[in-house]
Amino acid sequence: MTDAHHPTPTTASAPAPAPGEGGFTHALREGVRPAWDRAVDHRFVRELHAGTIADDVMAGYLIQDHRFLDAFLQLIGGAIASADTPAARLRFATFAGEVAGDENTYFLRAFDALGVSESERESTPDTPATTGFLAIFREAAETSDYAAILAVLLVTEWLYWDWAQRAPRPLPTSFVHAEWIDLHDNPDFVEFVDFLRSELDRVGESSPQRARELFERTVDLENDFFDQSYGEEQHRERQHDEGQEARR
Ligand SMILES: Cc1ncc(CN)c(N)n1
Repeated sequence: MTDAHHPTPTTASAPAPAPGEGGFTHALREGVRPAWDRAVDHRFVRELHAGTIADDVMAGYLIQDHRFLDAFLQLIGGAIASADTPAARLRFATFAGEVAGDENTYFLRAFDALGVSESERESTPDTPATTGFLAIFREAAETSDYAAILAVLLVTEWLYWDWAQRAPRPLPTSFVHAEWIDLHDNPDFVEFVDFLRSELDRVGESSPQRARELFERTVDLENDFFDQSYGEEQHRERQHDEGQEARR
């Protein structure tokens, strides 16, 4: 409601400058440069860009990634609740709709194309990286600290944009590969990453220690997640072989 007693809140101060060198988020990324570079040049990324990634690896990766939805929405919910401006709250609400919409339908179509059944999805255990991500999303959300929540959210989106924007064009022919790249490198997503950076540049100094620590741990989890997608491939192959063995 807006009236004389409840004026529409406005942004705290002058608009934040465009994110760039010298800001809080730039320093955060420079602080984890080796781990960041390892993630954006990971074997998973290179094979995805080339369209050569094994179906088993992609399937295992997507099974794990789809597990994020609930905890990730909690993290975005934390951002909505803790943001200090109505404009930011609105932006996160829009993002929540995108994650629950376009991204979720991509997963279901990809599972169909890769022949991943619902029972396989359900019987596949979480990898340690997935467990770690679910925990850090909830941990950050529970802090109710806008800067801490932004730090985790920024890694998951900025790092993904960074590898996606390196993809050579044209994109791979399989929609499973091309859409996963495009979901993380399109004008709306780029604008969202810029928004996250501007927000954390603006509020990061309020709890720099906690934000930095969460940022670093999330980058490590991104590497673990890619690494363990290849472990998952071995796990699925093992299950497949054991199934065949049992039928003999
Ligand atoms: C592991 C991981 N990190 C980031 C994103 C991009 N939201 C993702 N889908 N999965």
